Amino acid sequence: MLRAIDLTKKYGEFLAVNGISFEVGKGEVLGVIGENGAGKSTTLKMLVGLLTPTSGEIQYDGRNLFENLNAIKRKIGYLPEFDALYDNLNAKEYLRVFAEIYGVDADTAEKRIYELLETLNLPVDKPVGEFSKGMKRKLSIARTLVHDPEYLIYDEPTSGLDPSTSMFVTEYVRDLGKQGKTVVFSAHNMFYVESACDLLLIIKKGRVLYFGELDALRDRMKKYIVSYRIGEREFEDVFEDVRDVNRLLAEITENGGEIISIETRVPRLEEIYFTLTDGKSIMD
Ligand SMILES: Nc1ncnc2c1ncn2[C@@H]1O[C@H](COP(=O)(O)OP(=O)(O)OP(=O)(O)O)[C@@H](O)[C@H]1O
Repeated sequence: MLRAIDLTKKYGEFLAVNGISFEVGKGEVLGVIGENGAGKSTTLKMLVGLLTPTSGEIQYDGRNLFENLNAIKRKIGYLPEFDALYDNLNAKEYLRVFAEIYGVDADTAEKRIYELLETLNLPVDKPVGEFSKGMKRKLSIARTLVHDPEYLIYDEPTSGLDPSTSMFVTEYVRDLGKQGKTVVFSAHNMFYVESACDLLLIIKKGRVLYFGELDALRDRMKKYIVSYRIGEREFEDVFEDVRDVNRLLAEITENGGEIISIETRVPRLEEIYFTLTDGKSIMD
C-alpha cells in the first residue's frame, strides 16, 4: 500500500503541490491527470524520494519513505518524464548495468532481461542510439522492471508515442497491475488513463479535484436523457439527478403525455475532466 498524506511542495514561495492525499493498494493502477504545470511530476518525484516534500508524509506499507529511503527505493521502479539512455550500449547491456546496480544476481538478471525484451518487442543486440522513440520508451520501462519492484511510478509513459505504441504501453501498464504491482502513472491523454486505471487522481494547480475510483466518478457524473411526447410535440430533457427525472415523469403523466425513452449516459473521462475545470474540488 502506497499512501500520500497531505503532501505539499514549495519551490521558493511558489506552492506547486498543495495538500495532496491518496492511497493505492497492491495490484491497483492509479492514473494521475492534470494540465501542464498542475504538479504531476513534482508529486511523482516526491513519491520516489527524488524531491523532499515541504510537508506531509509518504508511506510504503506503513513505513515512512524518507526514514527508510534506501530500503524502500529498491521496491520502486521509476520512469522519469524524459529518457536518459546510453546510445552506444545495446538493450541487453543497458539493462545489465541497472540489474547490477540493484544487485540482481547474474542468472536471474539474464532471464529477466530476455523476458522483458521479448514481451516489450525490443531487439537484444541493436545499439540504443538506433532505437526509435517508442523503442527507447519501452526500454526505459524495461529498466524500471529489472529488479522486479513492487511499486511502479511512471511519469507520462506514453508521452510522444504514436497511438499504437501508446496503446501497447497502456496495456502493458494495465497488465503490471494485474500481476500484482502497484502502479502510479501520469498522462495527458485521458483515453489511455481511462483504458488502464482503476483509481484516478485529478489535480489542478497543485490541488486535488478528485481522488477515487474511476467508475465511481463516471457513475456520479452520469446523465439521464428523457424523451417524451405531449400531444403532437416531442421533447428531450437531460438531467443529472434521478429525482428530477421522477418529477418530470409525474408531470408527463399528469399532462396526458407519453414517455418515449429514458436513457442513461455515462460520460467519457475527457468530458468529466472538462466539466471539473472550474478548479473546485469535488472531494468536499
Ligand atoms: N525546479 C523547479 N523550480 C521552480 N518551479 C518549478 C520547478 N519544477 C516545477 N516547477 C513549477 O511547479 C509547477 C508544477 O510543475 P510540474 O512539473 O510538477 O507539473 P506537471 O503537472 O508535471 O506539468 P507537465 O504536464 O507540463 O509535465 C509548475 O508551475 C512548474 O513551473
